[in-house]
This record gives sequence, C-alpha cells and structure tokens, in this order.
Amino acid sequence: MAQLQKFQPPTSGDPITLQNGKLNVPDNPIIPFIEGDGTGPDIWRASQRVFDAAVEKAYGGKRKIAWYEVFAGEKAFNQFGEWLPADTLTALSEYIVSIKGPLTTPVGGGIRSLNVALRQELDLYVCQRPVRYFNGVPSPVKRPELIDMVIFRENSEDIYAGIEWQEGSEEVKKVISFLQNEMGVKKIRFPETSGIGIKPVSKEGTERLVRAAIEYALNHGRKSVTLVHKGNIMKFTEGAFKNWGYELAEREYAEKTFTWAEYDRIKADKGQAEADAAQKAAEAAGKIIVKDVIADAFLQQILTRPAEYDVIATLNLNGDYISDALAAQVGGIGIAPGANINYVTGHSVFEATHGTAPKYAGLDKVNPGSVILSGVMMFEFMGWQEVADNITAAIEKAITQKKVTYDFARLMDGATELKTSEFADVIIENL
Ligand SMILES: NC(=O)C1=CN([C@@H]2O[C@H](COP(=O)(O)OP(=O)(O)OC[C@H]3O[C@@H](n4cnc5c(N)ncnc54)[C@H](OP(=O)(O)O)[C@@H]3O)[C@@H](O)[C@H]2O)C=CC1
Ligand SMILES: O=C(O)CCC(=O)C(=O)O
Ligand SMILES: [Mg+2]
Repeated sequence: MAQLQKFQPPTSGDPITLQNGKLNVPDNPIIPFIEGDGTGPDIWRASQRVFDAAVEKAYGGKRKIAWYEVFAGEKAFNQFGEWLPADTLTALSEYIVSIKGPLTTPVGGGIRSLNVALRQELDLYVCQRPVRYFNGVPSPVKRPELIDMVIFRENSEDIYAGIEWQEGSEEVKKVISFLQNEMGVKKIRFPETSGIGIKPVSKEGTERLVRAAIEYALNHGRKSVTLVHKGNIMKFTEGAFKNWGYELAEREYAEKTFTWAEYDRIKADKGQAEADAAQKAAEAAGKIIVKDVIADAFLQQILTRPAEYDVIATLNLNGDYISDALAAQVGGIGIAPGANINYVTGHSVFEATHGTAPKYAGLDKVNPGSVILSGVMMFEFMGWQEVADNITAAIEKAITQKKVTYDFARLMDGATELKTSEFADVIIENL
C-alpha cells in the first residue's frame, strides 16, 4: 500500500483485491467513501446506516464493512486546502470499490468537475445507470412500468474531456487562427467572440464501452443494445461511435448478436422480407439485437415507446441528459442510482445520478434513495446479493406504505412526508 500523507485507512478491515480479473472481497472489506457537498452529508449519514443494518441483517456479524472516509470537494478544501487530495485518488485506486455523495461544480468558471476528474483519473470508462420503476412511485407518464433500461454512458471522453478555451483568451485566438489558416475552416460564425471546445471520441473508447454494454446484455438476459448518437450531424465523432459499435458487435459477438447494420446489408441484397426474417430468426435464437437511434428521436421515443429500449450505449453528454430524462419518468433523480466502473481493473465509484441540491443542504429533507440504490449496485458488484435484495425490497415496501421524502410526498395522495433520516429508519425497519 502506498504511503498516505493526510488521512489514514481504518485499523481494522481488509482491502478488496482483484485476482485473475475477479474481485476478491473479504468479510470485512475496507470501503472508502466521500460524503459529498450540499445535501451529501444528510444523504450519506442515512445511507450508511441502511448499509450497515442490511449487512448485519444478512450476515449476522459475520461480515461488516470497514468504512474509510476520504475527502473531496468543500470538506477537503476546508480541511486540507485542496479540492481533490492525492491521498483520495490513492485510496480509491488501492481499495478498488468505493462510494460517494454528490460534489459541487461551479458553472462557467472556477474548478472543473471533481466528479469528472475522479472518472478520468481512475479511468472509470463506464457510467452505468439503471432506470426501472418501483411500484407506487409517482410518475408523469401513463405506463412507467414499461421503463426498464440500463444506460451505459461513455465516461472518459467526448466534450466532457474539458478541452476548451475561453472567449477572448490568447489560447482561443491561437486555436481559431490555426483552424482558419491551417485547416481551411471558414464556418466559425463569430471568430472574434467565440469560445472553443473540443470533442474527442475514439475507436478504443467506443469499443470498450459498447463491449461492456453487450456483455451486460448477455449476462442479464437482455434483448437489445441501442447505440444512441447524433451521428447525422457529428459524423466523425457520434457517427463513428455508431459505426465502431456495430463493427465491434459483428467482430467480437458474431454468434451472439444481430445488428441493424447486418439487417441493412441483407435488405440491400435480398429485400426487406429477408431482412425481417433474419432479425426474427436472431430474436428467436436469443441473440442480442444491436440497433441504433438518433438522440433527439430517442428522447421522444422513451416517452412514447419505452418498451422498445433495453440496454443503452451512448456518448458522455448524451448519457448525462438521457439519465436525468429517464429518471424523471420513473420518479425523479431522487431515486436514480449509478456507478462509474472500469470493467477491466474492477475500479468502481458508486454514486447517485443527482447533484448536491444545495438549496436543501442541512435540512434533512431530500431523498437518500439514489445513494442507497447506488449502494445496492455496489453490493451486487461485490457479490453480496442478499444485502442488495434486502435493501431493494425494504425501499419498495416503504414506497408501498407511502412513507416517503418530500419529492414523492408532493406527488402522492395520502403520503406521509418523512425527513431523510426518517426515511432511512423506515427502510431499516423494513429490512
Ligand atoms: N455526480 C455528481 O456529483 C453531480 C454533481 N452535480 C452538481 O450538483 C450541483 C447542483 O446541480 P443541479 O443542476 O442543481 O442538480 P441537482 O441534481 O443537485 O438538483 C436539481 C433538482 O433535482 C432534485 N433533486 C436532486 N437531488 C435530489 C434528492 N436527493 N432528492 C430529491 N430531489 C432531488 C431537486 O428538485 P426539486 O427542487 O424540484 O425538488 C433539485 O432541486 C452542481 O454543482 C452540479 O455540478 C450535478 C449532477 C451530478
Ligand atoms: O460533475 C458534475 O458536476 C455534473 C456531472 C453530472 O451531471 C453527471 O455525472 O450526471
Ligand atoms: Mg448529470
């Protein structure tokens, strides 16, 4: 273990390790956590109580998590004068599996996103966000139960890479001059007053993301993987994402998938009836259908025909928008979980889809469901399935009992509005 300077791991507990590509989880795993900014402390306190109670309930003391607080964001800055101390990155890297609350990112200036920095530094290339309906949750759509998707959002490139130059800076003048004078670009409408951002999208980045999505679909009995892109406009980034995704499916999963690229080739060669028959045969054989849709059409189809979508593979920014939009359809980001994962090294940081909701900070008010369900994903990842199942059932029961936080209570008839901590109490009672 590397020497840490600012904060030390707990004296009890053992690290999770990776052996032959598989996680080796001891009975007392050390799991680092970042409490988070804004509503983070309220949510974390509630979540940790639920996690500890669920582990105790499932294993009666045989297993127990050794929590290890590590620091990022405002708490780190206040204590150590740094937003993201090196010790935090070292701990997250060495202990492999971790969980965090939301961290603030200022808009239009100031520090760049610490959330994005963590994903980049640890190369957590998949942002995995499952979206499903819990019975009784208030929803703005008529058939929310039809929504059962798992978003695989590329997490290491796209315009999230943060390569951009501010309007008026010397750097942006250089970039614009290079584009105009050396690349023959004539389409910058207002060159004197433009900021410029760069959107890197690679074949390697696309392939590892789409591979993870297909593997997930195969291992979880899913029917399709949809590549969501805006490739008609951004041809060499989002269009290439689509092409590389299809090529990867056909090259690495020829026996297990049927792609719409194949469908188009059969249609061009032999006509539509043959292509339809080929897809039907593939479906009957249990193959994963790999298809694609343009992002704007996708956003309307998830409202009108959500049952047609299953596993989603998409680029970083699309995935950010899509995950909040889909979460809204099944009750909002208050219960939308997520995980940032490197499926090769096992490194993973579990975190909610939502942000710090600063106006509710310290009020013991918001829904801790997103972090708790992110914990459920973490327990599944660790192989502690009993804990995951117990927590999920306990949350479902709390919702059925109409004992919920403000975000659900305001949309449910006859609900009892609970504080963050009280909602955790009900979940624990229901375990
Ligand atoms: N991974 C991360 O750490 C993320 C961090 N952020 C950061 O968070 C900060 C605030 O971002 P903002 O755009 O306001 O988005 P937020 O997700 O923080 O909040 C937007 C709205 O979502 C609802 N909401 C959020 N969390 C909960 C919850 N736990 N329970 C119930 N409702 C909730 C609230 O809606 P209402 O008021 O209608 O009830 C809230 O006002 C920014 O600095 C942003 O960069 C944003 C996203 C992810
Ligand atoms: O890092 C941030 O502040 C926002 C990130 C975000 O919105 C997300 O990951 O969904
Ligand atoms: Mg987001």
